[in-house]
Amino acid sequence: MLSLEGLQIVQDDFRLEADLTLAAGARIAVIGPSGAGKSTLLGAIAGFQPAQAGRILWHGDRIDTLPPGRRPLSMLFQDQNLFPHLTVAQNLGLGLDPSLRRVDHRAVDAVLERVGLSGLSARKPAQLSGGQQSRAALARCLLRARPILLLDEPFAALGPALKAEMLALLAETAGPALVLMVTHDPGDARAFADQTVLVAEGRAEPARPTATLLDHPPPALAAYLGQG
Ligand SMILES: Nc1ncnc2c1ncn2[C@@H]1O[C@H](COP(=O)(O)OP(=O)(O)OP(=O)(O)O)[C@@H](O)[C@H]1O
Repeated sequence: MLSLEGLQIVQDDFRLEADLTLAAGARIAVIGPSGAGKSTLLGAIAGFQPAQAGRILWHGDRIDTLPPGRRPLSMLFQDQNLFPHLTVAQNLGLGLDPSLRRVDHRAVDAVLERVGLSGLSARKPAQLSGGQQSRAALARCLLRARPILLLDEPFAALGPALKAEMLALLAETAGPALVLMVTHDPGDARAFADQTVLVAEGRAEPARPTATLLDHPPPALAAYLGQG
């Protein structure tokens, strides 16, 4: 269980509070107006964004005191963060061992097979299509097998068909991980997440059933969805 207890993040005149609990293995969408703090929330959980107050716990143990690399999570951004000068296999290996000395190549091949990239391990990212790059970036997260997966608009640059394919692949391959996915598309939230965290008006709200939230949006969400 991931618990955010009295979390407060302040950047200049921006302020975000979060008090919520998310179950291990849950699929959670994070939705809300532009600039509301969705990326900030993920950044705080990942440890890239300092919090001014509160605690973050995973199964009761504090993780907000750990550096980002020691937290039990992987994070995937929209720009995929693949290194252009490294092969697909090396990019994946970096997720396991930054020195690339102790990489289990069988595990790399197995995860590439799971995401449909068998045989492409020697290519550089530029030799992959956009969809294949997304698969490689997802594979790197899956290979790390951390229990929390944070995704910040991971597939926003893909067309609708590829995006649907990636969401399905994510749902299929994330296994027991708790997945938090920032999205601007309510359709993504409905398709992927049975629960949604609304970030609006300075607060990350406790997760609510996605269908209920989107069918009966509070004013801040209704305005953002164009239903205000
Ligand atoms: N380095 C920074 N210093 C000061 N304020 C910042 C900094 N980075 C972001 N902010 C502010 O923090 C607020 C939250 O930004 P954040 O990127 O988390 O929003 P978001 O909900 O993810 O937005 P979007 O949907 O547009 O990506 C915004 O008002 C933004 O201007």
